[in-house]
Amino acid sequence: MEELRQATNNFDMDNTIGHGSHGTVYTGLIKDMPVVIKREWCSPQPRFLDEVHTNKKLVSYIQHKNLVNLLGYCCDDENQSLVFEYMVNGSVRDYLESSDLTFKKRISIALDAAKGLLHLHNLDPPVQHKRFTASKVLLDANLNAKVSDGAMLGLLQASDIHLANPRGGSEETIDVYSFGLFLLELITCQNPGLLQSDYEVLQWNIPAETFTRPSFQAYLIITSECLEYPPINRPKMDVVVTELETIYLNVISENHEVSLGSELFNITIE
Ligand SMILES: Nc1ncnc2c1ncn2[C@@H]1O[C@H](COP(=O)(O)OP(=O)(O)OP(=O)(O)O)[C@@H](O)[C@H]1O
Repeated sequence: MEELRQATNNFDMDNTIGHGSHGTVYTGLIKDMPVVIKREWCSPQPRFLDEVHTNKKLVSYIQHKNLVNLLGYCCDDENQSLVFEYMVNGSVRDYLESSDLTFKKRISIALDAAKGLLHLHNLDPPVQHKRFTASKVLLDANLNAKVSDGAMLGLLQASDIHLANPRGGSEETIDVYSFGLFLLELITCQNPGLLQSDYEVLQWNIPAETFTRPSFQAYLIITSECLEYPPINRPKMDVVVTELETIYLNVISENHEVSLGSELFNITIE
């Protein structure tokens, strides 16, 4: 705990980078490495901490390049502090507010996030995220995306501490539905949770020159499949990953054609 106090200047407000429903998020340096410390993520859960402590293998099992990895934990009488890798560009939700991303970059973010969720679903036993949103997808310096809280939830579920299911429905399909909402937010830059009615018209918000109709249509199709009712009709995350990979490859080849076209055009003008 002393190390965390030093890293955050005794949990100084100046070191705060965010607030979640479970507590405050601080940044700090531990052994010269930038980290994020979530304090009071939930009240201390001895079974969870036992699990982390006794089952180091489980911790590495849950790690993945598209999950924000848990680096450490600390618990005192009143608080629980969890240490994570620092994702310098923050959450996709915040990032979308301030930046124009190309369609290709958005697909690559979607693909990274889908792979993070798929890793959780492929664990044995499978782990459901259940609270997946654009604020749970974080971006590193190169805009690679990682799903946050996944490793945490994996450990909680492994230690048999079950979280409430906020949306109802069958567990396997809740993450897929949430992922569909995330895909919608990625192109509209609007938080679907804040829409006033089911019929509110959404407008996408992508630089027009960065996408073509077929790829965009394919994106809308996989989005609507993720949001299907009844839930049993939704695709599994491995299908979503494959679809997004195909769209990504198509976007790369479309970009190539566009640049080839503009080169030919330049030659004609000369
Ligand atoms: N590892 C991290 N690296 C960088 N920023 C982070 C990291 N973890 C969290 N944050 C920032 O802190 C904010 C709060 O995160 P947190 O996960 O506690 O809450 P939330 O996802 O916003 O909401 P809730 O957990 O209440 O549903 C995030 O939106 C993000 O901006």
